Amino acid sequence: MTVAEDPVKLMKQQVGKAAALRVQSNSIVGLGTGSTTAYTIEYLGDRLKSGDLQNIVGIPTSFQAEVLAKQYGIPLTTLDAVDRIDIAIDGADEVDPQKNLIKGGGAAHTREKIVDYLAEQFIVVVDSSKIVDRLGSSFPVPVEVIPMAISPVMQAIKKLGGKPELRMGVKKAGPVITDQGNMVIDVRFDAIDDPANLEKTLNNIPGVLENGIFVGVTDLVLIGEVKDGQPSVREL
Ligand SMILES: O=C[C@H](O)[C@H](O)[C@H](O)COP(=O)(O)O
Repeated sequence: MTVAEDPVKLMKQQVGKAAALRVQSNSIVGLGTGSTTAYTIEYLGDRLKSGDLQNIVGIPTSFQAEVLAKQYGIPLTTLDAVDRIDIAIDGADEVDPQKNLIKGGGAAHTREKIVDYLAEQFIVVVDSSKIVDRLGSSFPVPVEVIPMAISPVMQAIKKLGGKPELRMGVKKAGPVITDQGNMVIDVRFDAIDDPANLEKTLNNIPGVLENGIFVGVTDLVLIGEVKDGQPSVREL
């Protein structure tokens, strides 16, 4: 594949691979969700197969990550069976200059937040289109909600100045159902001036399980970009 054919796919591949190369043997690895970390999981599998990497065990952040890890031969474990996570690699929908994130474009942010926050090192992999000056500029905040609380949570979010929309399935009639059996409300805000405060405020609404704002947890962002017609990876 060339830059001209599919630049975004190429950026995701490059950055997914760059993150996989940072994983060391004998580590417990949080496996993120989405189209970018899918490449990380694939390359981790390649490294295991070639013998370049040995004795890693993955903790998936979603059913998708679990399926991919099994497909690429990465042994899996659960949080009950480990006392630490050495490194987690995950995607994001937006990244601000302080490395705060909006996640949950794939409705996986609840499990992602649990795994990513536990990791000693948390690396985010994105293509350059995800970099924003202020969170919420292009992507709504995903909020996972227990189904019986959808209406009151929508009302509470409107009172906060947000514009909530129930996320609907694609190639499936009705709302998206998360890996936990809940629903997702995508919320647009005119401006998110204080992401840490908004994260807490949303989570305090009864019926909300978790929202997709991640504050102060990212150690490193790897950004895939195309420079002078060549794919490259930049660090933030
Ligand atoms: O729920 C999904 C996750 O937060 C993803 O990591 C995020 O949506 C980025 O996904 P992608 O790499 O496909 O853009």
